Amino acid sequence: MYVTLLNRGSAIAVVAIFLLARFITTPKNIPPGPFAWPIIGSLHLIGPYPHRSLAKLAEKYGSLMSVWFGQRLIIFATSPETALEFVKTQDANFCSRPKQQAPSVLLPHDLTFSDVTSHSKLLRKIFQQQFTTSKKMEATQQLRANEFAHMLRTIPHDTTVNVKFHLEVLAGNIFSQLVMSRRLLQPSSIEDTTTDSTEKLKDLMKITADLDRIIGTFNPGDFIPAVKRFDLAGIGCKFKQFRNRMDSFVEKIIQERLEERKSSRAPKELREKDYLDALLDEADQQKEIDLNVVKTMIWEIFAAGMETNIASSEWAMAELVNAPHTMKKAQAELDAVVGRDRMVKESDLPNLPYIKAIAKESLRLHPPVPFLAHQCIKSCKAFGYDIKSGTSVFVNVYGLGRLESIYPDPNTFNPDRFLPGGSNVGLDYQGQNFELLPFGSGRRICAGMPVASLMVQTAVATLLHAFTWIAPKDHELMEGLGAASLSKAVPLKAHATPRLPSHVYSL
Ligand code: HEM
Repeated sequence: MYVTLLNRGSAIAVVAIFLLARFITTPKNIPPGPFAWPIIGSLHLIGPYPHRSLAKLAEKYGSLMSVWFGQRLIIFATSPETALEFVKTQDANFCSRPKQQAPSVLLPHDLTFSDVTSHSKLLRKIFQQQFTTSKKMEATQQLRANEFAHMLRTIPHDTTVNVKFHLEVLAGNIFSQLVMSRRLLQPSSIEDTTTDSTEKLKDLMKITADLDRIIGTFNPGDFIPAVKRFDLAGIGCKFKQFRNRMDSFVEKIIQERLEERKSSRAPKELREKDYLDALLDEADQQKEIDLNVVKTMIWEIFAAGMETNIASSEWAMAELVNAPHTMKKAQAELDAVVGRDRMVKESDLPNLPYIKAIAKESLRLHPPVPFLAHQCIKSCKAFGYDIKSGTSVFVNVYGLGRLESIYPDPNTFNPDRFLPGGSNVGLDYQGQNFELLPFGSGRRICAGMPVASLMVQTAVATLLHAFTWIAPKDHELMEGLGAASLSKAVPLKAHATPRLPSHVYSL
């Protein structure tokens, strides 16, 4: 009994010391937030869906809230005003990224997780020149059109279709061509799982999905320094093994390209200059980029671009199969603008406001990146509070999209809210309206937004124009757990009934 009492006494003393130490070291003038326990902080309040738990906590503590994740203080912004402060007004001081173990091992010196430096500015410049300038978007338009046509050719008719699979093939083939001029899946090999290209696509998809999962998995070492120091779960080692797997996939491709570049045939004569060429040109010229950076940057495109893109189109389709009336409205618009004798083209998009409204509404309800993760560079004041350098500031994009004060009936899928006569007419997702930030805003705005926006709208328009989709009875809209991108827990499967003449499907 004495021993038990002694143990209890020691435990109380330890907690008291921790609380005292926390009281002394905690910055005083910070936004309100839940009580923080020693070591774990308020982690026990964060459920399996952190974006939801934190949106709920913000209802109690306010749109500027301090939450201790273990020993790391994170300030959450969950209103247009607070978001604006960090990603526009004080953007220059909050454009750094919180440090995390997984990306620092898996994607070292990349664009997404690095601070803004001359290195990251150079990477962003190369990225934009290869992906998003209007010249490049025009030059790659046919490539994307071919892949949309391929998607239509390969979706089976009058049967239940795994919609996510077709969106994956679409994104995989488009990005693999933009990055390395390789189409990883040949049209004939769609059902043939033995061909080399199919295996490669599967590998690429698997590594990309695993990368998204690893980066999105809660890692205690990111929040409790002692756990990281001792690496008890061997996480650091697992990350290194995974990086080796990523390396061996791209090294062969880079090697072949280096040999091609050494040979007498100039790449230009063989094909358009792609992202890999652009990175290697840069690596040839100066020391800032070496082959390790080239490898990282290739994976970064897949990590940042694939899952987000696939998830966005899949969520839109998943909401639409639950809303047949909305699907019919979209199809009526498509019939009026495109007709029924050809497939949708990217150039139709400016004339398809209802499709754009569907994309906005889907990204409002299901932002694939639910938080904008930023970090303070220099101690400053915001809304009268003291924010120390190194403090993480997260904008809860998911929470913003569900604010009843901005979006009446916020949990209902209603694209009409963005159209004339609707409650949110005029709001767009390009970083100027702080009510709707699926791509972020300011210096760290999604570098791929123009291509992503175009691809999501064209994918949804193409699928709706070509088929009427009916959901199975057990269809639900649950979010998956433990991944960086917010995807559906169960891939969308729906019955596809063709609605166009047969020749359109064989173009
Ligand atoms: C619908 C699809 C997509 C969504 C919703 C999305 C969303 C985002 C968001 C929210 C950020 C962080 C912004 C911030 O911190 O303020 C981001 C960053 C980024 N995205 Fe996207 N993204 C999408 C597709 C893509 C695609 C297709 C690519 C590449 C081809 C891409 C490349 C990047 C890069 C490189 C960054 C890092 C930019 C930086 O930190 O400076 N994204 N994206």
